Amino acid sequence: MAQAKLIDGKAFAADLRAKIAEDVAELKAKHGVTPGLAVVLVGEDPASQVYVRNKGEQTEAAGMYSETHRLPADTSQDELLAVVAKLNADPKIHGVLVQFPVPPHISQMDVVAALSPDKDVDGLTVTNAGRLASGLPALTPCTPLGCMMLLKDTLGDLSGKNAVVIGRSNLMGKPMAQMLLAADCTVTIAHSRSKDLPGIVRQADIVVAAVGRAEMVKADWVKPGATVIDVGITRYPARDPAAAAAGKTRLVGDVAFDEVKEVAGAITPVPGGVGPMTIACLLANTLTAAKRLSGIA
Ligand SMILES: Nc1nc2c(c(=O)[nH]1)N[C@@H](CN(C=O)c1ccc(C(=O)N[C@@H](CCC(=O)O)C(=O)O)cc1)CN2
Repeated sequence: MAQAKLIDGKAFAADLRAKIAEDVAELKAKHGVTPGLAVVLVGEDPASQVYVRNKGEQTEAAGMYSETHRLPADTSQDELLAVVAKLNADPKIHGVLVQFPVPPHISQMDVVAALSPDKDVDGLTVTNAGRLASGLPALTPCTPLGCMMLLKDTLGDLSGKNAVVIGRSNLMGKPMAQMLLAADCTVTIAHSRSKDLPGIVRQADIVVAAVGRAEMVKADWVKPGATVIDVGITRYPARDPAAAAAGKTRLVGDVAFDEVKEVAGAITPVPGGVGPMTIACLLANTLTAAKRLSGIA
């Protein structure tokens, strides 16, 4: 069998950001509205620092207004919630995002509950999760939104496909399953406690791996020709000892890419697959929130 088609999330995300920038320019010119995104980072997690910096840079590159609030790791939950409350009330800001993970003394659930659903560009509030589950217009989590765009671009109509989502987080697995269901897939949510995970995954026309275990999905788990979307990102020291000593890392997904690409019909790489779609979809959500808050669309 031929090798899988490589799904180029990096290129897709670049096209999406360019389209968003055009829409932002039009929104400014026609309505005088500049979408504004505020990102809040608590602590110094190295990966989060990179993601937050990239969010700020890509927000500005799209012509939007960007604010980044970097708070020390010992910020109390009340102090963080006060920052969120201020951003909820700020008319320049249409999207508010608190970068995860937050330090262990802060409850992620309480942070999400403090977000205004209208500015919840992560799509995590119960209002937006409930709207998604009910088939109503919602702000939806960025990574599954990006996965859906890649799937529709690769496969076209998803109706009737068997989709297996591995992972059940609020940020990824659950909304992914809802989006696939809304696209008329037959959806199974599997997780680390599922019995016969390989057998479940082998039924799938679409596999979305978001379980956070490096290279867990093997070639003999995958039906020949299936489309495989890899959401996992595990960071290991670089293979080259000198590079590793200099702190360089390599990224590995939840799918054993080298073997699965021999079986799958299409597959996302890590890096360069789903990851870049996350920030592009954050910009898309910020634009949507700005339009809705301004009464346009
Ligand atoms: N509040 C949120 N926190 C987190 C989210 C989120 O959606 N909302 N998702 C992840 C991290 N994340 C965005 O925040 C993110 C992850 C990965 C990428 C990305 O571009 N990955 C690249 C590799 C980049 C690298 O070298 O590290 C790729 O896969 O090609 C962007 C954003 C957790 N927290």
